[in-house]
Amino acid sequence: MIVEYLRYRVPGDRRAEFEAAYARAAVPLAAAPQCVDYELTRSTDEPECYVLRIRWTSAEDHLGGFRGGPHFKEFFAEISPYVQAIEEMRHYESTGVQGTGASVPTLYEWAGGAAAFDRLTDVFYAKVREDELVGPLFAHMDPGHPAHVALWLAEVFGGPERYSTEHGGYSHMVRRHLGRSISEPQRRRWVGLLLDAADEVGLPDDPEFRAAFVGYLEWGTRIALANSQPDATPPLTAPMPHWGWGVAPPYVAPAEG
Ligand code: HEM
Repeated sequence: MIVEYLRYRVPGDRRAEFEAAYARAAVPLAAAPQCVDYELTRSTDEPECYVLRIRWTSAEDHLGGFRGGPHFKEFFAEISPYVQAIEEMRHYESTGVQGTGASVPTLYEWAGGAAAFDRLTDVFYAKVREDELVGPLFAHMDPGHPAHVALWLAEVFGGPERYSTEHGGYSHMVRRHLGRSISEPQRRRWVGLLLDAADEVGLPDDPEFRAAFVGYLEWGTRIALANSQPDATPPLTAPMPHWGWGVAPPYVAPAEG
């Protein structure tokens, strides 16, 4: 992935026409498979100044695939009258210094932090132990297991990195599933019991939180099932997954008035 920045300086009498041209150019741009996303912004301090940010799958895809492809002609026809107004046009790569701010709470915070995940896994594994379908898989479970899985879930949902630093991280978790031959009915029951436990301990039940929570459980349990099959040879090291809100962050009603 590469980011292209184009800086324009467009005189006041051409601004409306410039923005309209870009709105039209955005149609072929959005249709190009090399384009990840784009945004045209206008300076609030100097409204003549615009920055267009386009993320491309790669610089080669931009310069070769897009410029040589079927969408470029239509795109360029719209914006070519403004080529003289370009002050900068460069590709940039990430330095790795990046992140998100705290404007949206993490799923971990929204759920209620470490205590909420501890309550969840305590209740969950009490159910698991009693369950005729999944119980036998956990017959020799370490007494610390519920607390460990609470730390895992907390970390995945944006909490402290304690499973990674104190309990062996991703590779330990993967190894614990190897050879367990988890069946699809057992996977489903595991998810069902965890959702029952979530209700019982009062995890937030707003649609956005539950959609994200279930999304992770579906993803994670399907991987656990695949990794547990007798012939599975999953990678034993991989980055810790981090789960966010996806397309539906918590809804905040606009202030009245
Ligand atoms: C999102 C899905 C899942 C997550 C996040 C998860 C997480 C974990 C973690 C972190 C461990 C290691 C705990 C430790 O460090 O002590 C573990 C072990 C284990 N998991 Fe999972 N797991 C998932 C799905 C499943 C499913 C679907 C099953 C079976 C139905 C399962 C069965 C087991 C078993 C049997 C162990 C070993 C228990 C023991 O210590 O004897 N897991 N899991």
